[in-house]
Amino acid sequence: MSDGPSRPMRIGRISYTNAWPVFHHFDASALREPAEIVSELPAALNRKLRQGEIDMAAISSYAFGLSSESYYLLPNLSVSANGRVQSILLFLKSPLEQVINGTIALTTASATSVNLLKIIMEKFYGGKPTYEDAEPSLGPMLENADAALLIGDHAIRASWEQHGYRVLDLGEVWNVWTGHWMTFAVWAVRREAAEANPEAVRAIYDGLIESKRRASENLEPIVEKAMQQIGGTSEYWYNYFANLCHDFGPQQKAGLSLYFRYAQELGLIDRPVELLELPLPRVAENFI
Ligand SMILES: C=C(O[C@@H]1C=C(C(=O)O)C=C[C@H]1O)C(=O)O
Repeated sequence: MSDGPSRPMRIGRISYTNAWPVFHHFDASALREPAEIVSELPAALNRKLRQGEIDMAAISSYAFGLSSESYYLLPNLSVSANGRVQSILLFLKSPLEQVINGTIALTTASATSVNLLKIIMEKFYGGKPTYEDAEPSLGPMLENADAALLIGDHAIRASWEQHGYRVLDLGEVWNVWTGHWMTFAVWAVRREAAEANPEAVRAIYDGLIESKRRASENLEPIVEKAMQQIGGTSEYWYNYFANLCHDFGPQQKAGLSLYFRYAQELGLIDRPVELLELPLPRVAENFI
């Protein structure tokens, strides 16, 4: 038996609803080894995992690409979509022809979608906009910009406003241009944490997979919680979660690899990214 980690494992949880199915039924207090949940917007989790303040987390896929040599991916977990995602939205105040060489306000909560937007604007549309970081709030963002990028629940709430702007769903644009899935978030563990505490990491991983399985069997408690905390109708949320995929199989990997290739071509990432997964010893039941 191991002596356990010297401090509780710290697990980063994306506070947006898109990640709820993987966390809703995950109970850190039920684990044998102590663990703590840190709930934040993606950009904060990206930074905390990079700095070792937390050990494993759901992070922006782009942040995995930046530090892939320090992390393992947790197998078969992601936030992906094959087309429309409904929460990665570009709100256009000006016509698209003007936006592609105009000014775009970017939410500071994101990393994947900010770089996806650059791929779309520069590689697909042949533009070269100016980008400005901004707090995720539609009205102020559009005061001095031609368009504004929002993600997660900020995008969902803004999509419900009577704003009158044309809206591009970046999951859909990516899919139309490439035919591929897009993976916005992945689950990663710092390699040193995986090597120091393999049993604790495995137990947490199993708990996350079990949460995903239970959520896929019955979305109702998650939909109820989303209606209470964010608003909207049950139809909206069932449809939202139906468009999201939390697996990370060959199709999602192919889409993400293409994203990293384009990001490298544009100088947004400086080397090829290997999607290296946490090695999981086969469990005994497989051999019975
Ligand atoms: C689908 C989404 O995926 C996400 C997008 C992220 C990003 O752009 O960096 C990070 C994590 C996820 O929250 C979303 O936010 O709506």
